[in-house]
Amino acid sequence: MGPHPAVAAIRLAVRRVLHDVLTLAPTTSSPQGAGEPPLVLVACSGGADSMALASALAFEAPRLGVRAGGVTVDHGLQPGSDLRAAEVVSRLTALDLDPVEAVRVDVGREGGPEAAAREARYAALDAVADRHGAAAILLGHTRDDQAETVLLGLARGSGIRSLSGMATASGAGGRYRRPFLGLDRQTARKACMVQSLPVWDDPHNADPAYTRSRVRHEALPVLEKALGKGVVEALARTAQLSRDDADALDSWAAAVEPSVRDDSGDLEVAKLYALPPAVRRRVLRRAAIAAGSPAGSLFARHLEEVDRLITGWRGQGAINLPGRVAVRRQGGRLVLRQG
Ligand SMILES: Nc1ncnc2c1ncn2[C@@H]1O[C@H](COP(=O)(O)OP(=O)(O)OP(=O)(O)O)[C@@H](O)[C@H]1O
Repeated sequence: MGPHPAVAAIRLAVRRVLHDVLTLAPTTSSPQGAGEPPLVLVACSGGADSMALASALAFEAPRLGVRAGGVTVDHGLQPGSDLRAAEVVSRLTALDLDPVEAVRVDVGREGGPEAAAREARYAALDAVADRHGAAAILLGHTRDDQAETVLLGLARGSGIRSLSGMATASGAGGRYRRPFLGLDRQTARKACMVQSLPVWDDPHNADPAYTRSRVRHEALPVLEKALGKGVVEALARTAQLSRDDADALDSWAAAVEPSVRDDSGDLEVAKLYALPPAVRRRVLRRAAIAAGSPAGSLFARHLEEVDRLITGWRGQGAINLPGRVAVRRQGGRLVLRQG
């Protein structure tokens, strides 16, 4: 008898990603373990999604000649979090993953509690991956997480890039992989249950103080009730379609940007005016970043205001963007300067 369908599904999802990793990096090229088979790490919170992921990695990796390890991040936000991290380490070790480690991080405050924890977590995961020369780090985000991300993006009102949710591969060189993005959370839970894997439910996931938790426990159930069960799948599909559209528009903008600049690098208003708004705003965004605006602080409302220098010109003064970048219209030119 084969494995339970849920177990078969999580293994298949991981196998696909491992094949991909092996194609890109058949052996380890970094100094740590050079020439050895690639190392793939699972980022594990101890929750059901990432425990299912760890079990599937532990099963598939040796069959494909891949080394498999695990890492858990202790955010230090709750009393006893160090004990829990140690428990996760022993659960990952019991799955025969090696190396396995817990990393303690200090979570700052910038951008709110969720963003600060995420920032600290990814920095720690990057450091562990670098230290071990890992080819990939697997994350347990599911289709349900993707649907939540799309809904959060929709509510921000900042365009299709934020509707495109999480990528299957992201980070430096695409090192972060999300094998479960096409699987529902229920499948991961079920896979843990039938394999008798102990899982830990993060109280933050149910804490209504967190926006994502409210989306998960309040907003999505209401949407499902009103629109039907398929809404999660539809939101996840929206992510993929939006990502493709956003990628296409980004490359369009990258291709036309040089042609709207004059000899001194300023932007020509007439040429910008002729572009479709979606492309024009992307060109403006690229120009702002090139002038020194940090990408993460540049929002849709900033670009709309700059856009009005082109489409709603009534002699406005300079527009100030994050990173002390000022944009002014001078004659038929937009001039961006940091100062
Ligand atoms: N403390 C942590 N240590 C290591 N990896 C983590 C940690 N927290 C989250 N991750 C990784 O990020 C993914 C998404 O985490 P998040 O908390 O957003 O989702 P989740 O649905 O609660 O996942 P899980 O059920 O695995 O906890 C996890 O599946 C895991 O791969």
